[in-house]
Amino acid sequence: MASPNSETLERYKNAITAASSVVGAAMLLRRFVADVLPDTALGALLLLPPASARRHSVVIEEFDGAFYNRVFLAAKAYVSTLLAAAPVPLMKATLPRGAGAEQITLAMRPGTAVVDVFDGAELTWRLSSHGGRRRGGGDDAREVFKLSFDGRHKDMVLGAYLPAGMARVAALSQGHRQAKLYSNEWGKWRPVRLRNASTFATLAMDDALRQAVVADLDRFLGRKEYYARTGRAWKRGYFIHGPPGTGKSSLVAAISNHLRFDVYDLELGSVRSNTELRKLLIRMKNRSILLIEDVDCAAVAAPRGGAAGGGPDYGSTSSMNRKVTLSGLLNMVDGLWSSSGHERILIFTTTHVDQLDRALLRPGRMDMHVHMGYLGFGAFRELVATYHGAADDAHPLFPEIEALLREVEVAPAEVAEKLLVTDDAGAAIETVAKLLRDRKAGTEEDGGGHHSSHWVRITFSGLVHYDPERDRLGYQWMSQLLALTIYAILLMPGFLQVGYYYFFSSQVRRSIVYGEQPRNRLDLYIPKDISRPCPVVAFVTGGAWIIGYKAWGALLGRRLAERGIIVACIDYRNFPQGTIGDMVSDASQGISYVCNNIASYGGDPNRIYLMGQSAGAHISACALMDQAVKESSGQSISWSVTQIKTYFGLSGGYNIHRLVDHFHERGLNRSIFLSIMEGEESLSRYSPEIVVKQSSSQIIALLPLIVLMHGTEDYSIPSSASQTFADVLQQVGAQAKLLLYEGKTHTDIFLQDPLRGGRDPLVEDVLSVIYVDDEITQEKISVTPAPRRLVFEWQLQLARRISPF
Ligand SMILES: Nc1ncnc2c1ncn2[C@@H]1O[C@H](COP(=O)(O)OP(=O)(O)OP(=O)(O)O)[C@@H](O)[C@H]1O
Repeated sequence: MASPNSETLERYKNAITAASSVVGAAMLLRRFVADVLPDTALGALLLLPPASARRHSVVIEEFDGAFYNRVFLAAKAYVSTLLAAAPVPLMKATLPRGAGAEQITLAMRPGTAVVDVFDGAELTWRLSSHGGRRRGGGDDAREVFKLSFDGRHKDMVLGAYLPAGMARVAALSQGHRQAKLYSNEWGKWRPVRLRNASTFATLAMDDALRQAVVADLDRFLGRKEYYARTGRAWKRGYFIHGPPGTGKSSLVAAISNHLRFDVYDLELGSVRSNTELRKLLIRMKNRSILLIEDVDCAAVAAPRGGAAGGGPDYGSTSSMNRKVTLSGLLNMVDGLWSSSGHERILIFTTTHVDQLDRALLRPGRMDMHVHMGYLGFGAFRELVATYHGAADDAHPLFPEIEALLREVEVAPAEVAEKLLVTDDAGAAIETVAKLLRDRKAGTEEDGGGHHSSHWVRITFSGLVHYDPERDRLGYQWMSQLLALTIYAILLMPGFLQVGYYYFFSSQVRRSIVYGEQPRNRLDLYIPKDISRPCPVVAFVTGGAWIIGYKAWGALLGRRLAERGIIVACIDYRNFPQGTIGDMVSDASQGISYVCNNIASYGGDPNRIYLMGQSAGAHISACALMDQAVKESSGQSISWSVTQIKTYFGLSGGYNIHRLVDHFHERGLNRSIFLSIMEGEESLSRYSPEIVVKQSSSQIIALLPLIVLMHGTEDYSIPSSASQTFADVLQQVGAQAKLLLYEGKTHTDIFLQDPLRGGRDPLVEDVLSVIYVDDEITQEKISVTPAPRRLVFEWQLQLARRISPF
């Protein structure tokens, strides 16, 4: 007999078996129905509404695992665009951090819904919230969007509605986003307010070139897969070159505005070390542009043993002898960007392709080279259209302008300036035609003074322009002015004695007129004994091209006159009265006066030496090279380079390209310095080092012995400037000698040493050159009592420390 327990078990088994049979049968039936009967027939059989007519939903959760669900974010952004016009009773308003009030966005509250209509279909977005505040603090609330719609529209929703919504959100976010401009300051990226609104539509350039650049940019953006597959850094390099004012910076802005990429404008001169550079590069966001303008002038300090090569480093003292080339920078960029970051663009711009490290121009280094040239007629028409609306094809001046543009070189910036002058298109076009005619005839409004006034204008407009460094430079100027005042007070006893000599000594002949310009004057320091014709030094004083004055040569004039040498201190126009061209022309005229008239003052016209200090060394070297070029080409000249026995350059700079950043760092604003030098395009012309490199052997053969003298602790113009110039001179076969004064600063060799009295190394070296063949005079000088001290040692020491030079 079965026990009650076994009965129960039996009943349980039977139930399970029956249930399994029912389930199995149901499954079989389902399978059969599904296989044999179509969906609609089944629905009809069961009296259900057709599947397509039922409500379907897509659930979009806020998080996908630990990460934000990008579809949710897009949905949220999309829904917010529906809210303003929707009858939703409760909404919340949000403002993205740092955005302006115009960017207030509306958002749904959980538990509310909004209806959208697309292609005649109604779609409901409902927001709900799950989870909430956790006990131990924190919040795990998660929001969910449910998009529901009639099942008949399923294909349309998935195939058209959702993609269109996503695209709209992407377009909106791009549209809202203002590309930012950053510049580096003290090792950090700082946003800059100044923005260039240029776009490819407003940029006048060759149409084929414009299309090529845009296509290249778009291809770059769409090649994520390609870069990932090939393992290359997702970056692209553009090298933009062309004369000033042709739109290089505007092209960068157009690229940035096209891609909506931020621009990081890297000022290499302000980068203090390789580590700082690396940090700056790492801190750039994705989808951004690294811009290095004027790469021909760029130099940056790097740690000892860092990337090698490159031009001399004119950075701070602590960075002496530390260099990184642009190729080094490129290597760093390659290394960092291939391991982190993507969608990065690197842009170099320059006006001087010839000044560049060849390695940079090697194919493959920069992906695309873009030349921005002078204005052509097509681009001119575009400019007219930009500034005055669609251009009238039949404007009567167009044929003439088209012909003129084929003959004269004019930068788009110049024409843009003219077009802006008036709202009257006809009058503006007439102004442009006049500019072109004048240029062709060589009779532009400001004639010879064109450069000066043009650059002065730019300088003053540059001064009122927003400049993120202005505060720092302003502070630097103030502190340097204070230092200069204290420096002058400390050395005042010496200056007063020299001043007394200058004004009251019968050995000084002041302000002899040598030309027609206002500052065409020179002072003569004449030795007591002129019974025999004396050697002559034509001296051009320093003063940063701004504060040069002939009297600054009084101490040197006195010292040399005491040793039998006539010194002629040549004054010249300073900035802004004149620019470098005027200064060089004045100096040359002064030298000419000396060469042609010095015999009447007791000088020996066969023993003329040229000397310049600091800016004066630069100006006189330019005058010398200019004259040599003229002389070798057979032009008529008023003095001959061969009349100069030796050129002495004291603490000078001879490659201006390398000094722009250095001076800017030391407080001589770049725009002012460029104005003094008549703009970037003139830097090579006024860099004797470059002129020498480009000179023929006939020109070099004309040059006298060149003696370059420099203190090794000169921070105003580092001694490497003389060193490099000496090297270049020697390489081209000129006679050059470099004399370095260990531990001496910019003013030590010229001011403090002579004020100290006793032996003066610089004067001794000059004398040894001038009297090299004159043993009797050398003998005489050796027994002449050394000059007496003019200032106490403590004052000199203190002045040296405080010196702003
Ligand atoms: N190709 C151009 N199309 C339209 N405007 C231009 C063009 N080139 C210059 N401009 C106008 O001239 C101004 C100065 O041009 P931009 O600074 O871009 O020239 P640049 O070549 O970078 O000059 P620089 O070498 O002196 O820095 C621009 O703000 C713009 O108004």
